[in-house]
Amino acid sequence: MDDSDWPHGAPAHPELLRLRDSIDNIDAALIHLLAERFKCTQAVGELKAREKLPPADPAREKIQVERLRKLALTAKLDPAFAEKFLAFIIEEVIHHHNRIAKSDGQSPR
Ligand SMILES: O=C(O)C(=O)C[C@]1(C(=O)O)C=C[C@@H](O)C=C1
Repeated sequence: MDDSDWPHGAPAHPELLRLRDSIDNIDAALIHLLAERFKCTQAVGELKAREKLPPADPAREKIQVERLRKLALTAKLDPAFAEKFLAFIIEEVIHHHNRIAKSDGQSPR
């Protein structure tokens, strides 16, 4: 069986629909949480640009990784995944910090 067996999607199983409702709510929460996090890091980027501080702080990142790996273990989440997820977000934040530092240190909006 492959995707061509269900060109309009697989028939809806009630349990699958219920679980997908929760997945959609969780995905929405993640988006809102990420948006709030990026609002904070935007302000951090502006502060760092103003104060001529370096965009990345590897010592702070090390503390964050250790903390999140412990939290992941407690939550029965793969700590390697938690670390990769944090690294993915921080990479984007540093990209934003660099962009702010190259501008006048204010929000691009
Ligand atoms: O805390 C900082 O200094 C930040 O710039 C924020 C942040 C983060 O996204 O958590 C991003 C880059 C740094 O390397 C460390 C942490």
